[in-house]
Amino acid sequence: MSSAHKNLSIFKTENLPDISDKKFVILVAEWNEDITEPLAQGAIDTLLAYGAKEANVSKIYVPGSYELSFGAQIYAQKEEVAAVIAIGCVIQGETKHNDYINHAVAGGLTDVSLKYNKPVIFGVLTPNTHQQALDRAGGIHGNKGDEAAITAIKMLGLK
Ligand SMILES: Nc1c(NC[C@H](O)[C@H](O)[C@H](O)CO)[nH]c(=O)[nH]c1=O
Ligand SMILES: CC(=O)[C@@H](O)COP(=O)(O)O
Repeated sequence: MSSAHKNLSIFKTENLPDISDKKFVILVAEWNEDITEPLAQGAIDTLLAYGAKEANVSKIYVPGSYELSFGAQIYAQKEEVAAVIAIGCVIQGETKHNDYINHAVAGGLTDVSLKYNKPVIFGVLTPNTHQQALDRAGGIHGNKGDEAAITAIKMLGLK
């Protein structure tokens, strides 16, 4: 099912865990900041809406989405961090550069999550166009940041 048929900001919220004492790190790629900022804000707003304390939600910038994996490793290894949410937007250009970034980040974030046994959420948009990104950063298809945050909460409940 593509995002075109699923609003990223509509999800089931039954049986969510108490996250009032959980610390979250939101890693935000600076590239395409007109997209990543609303994604990050959506993630923060969702965490707060479901019980996280503002003082327990940290927003950390990295240069680009490729750096999200190393940024995740830095923070995921901290015992006090419950989950890391990686926010980015990699827009297809004229070359295959976006493919290399996307595959590297998806694999890198997964590796970090498994290595440190905690949720590291892939909140990275990989659109073909800027409009597709806008549509998924608070537009007609909702906000991928909302989805990433609720995913982090649900995965903490799984643990
Ligand atoms: N083109 C995009 C990039 N490119 C930069 C890379 O992420 C990385 O910072 C660089 O290759 C140096 O390691 N990053 C994005 O997040 N989005 C893009 O569209
Ligand atoms: C994903 C990117 O790095 C991209 O913006 C670069 O564009 P191009 O493939 O045209 O060099």
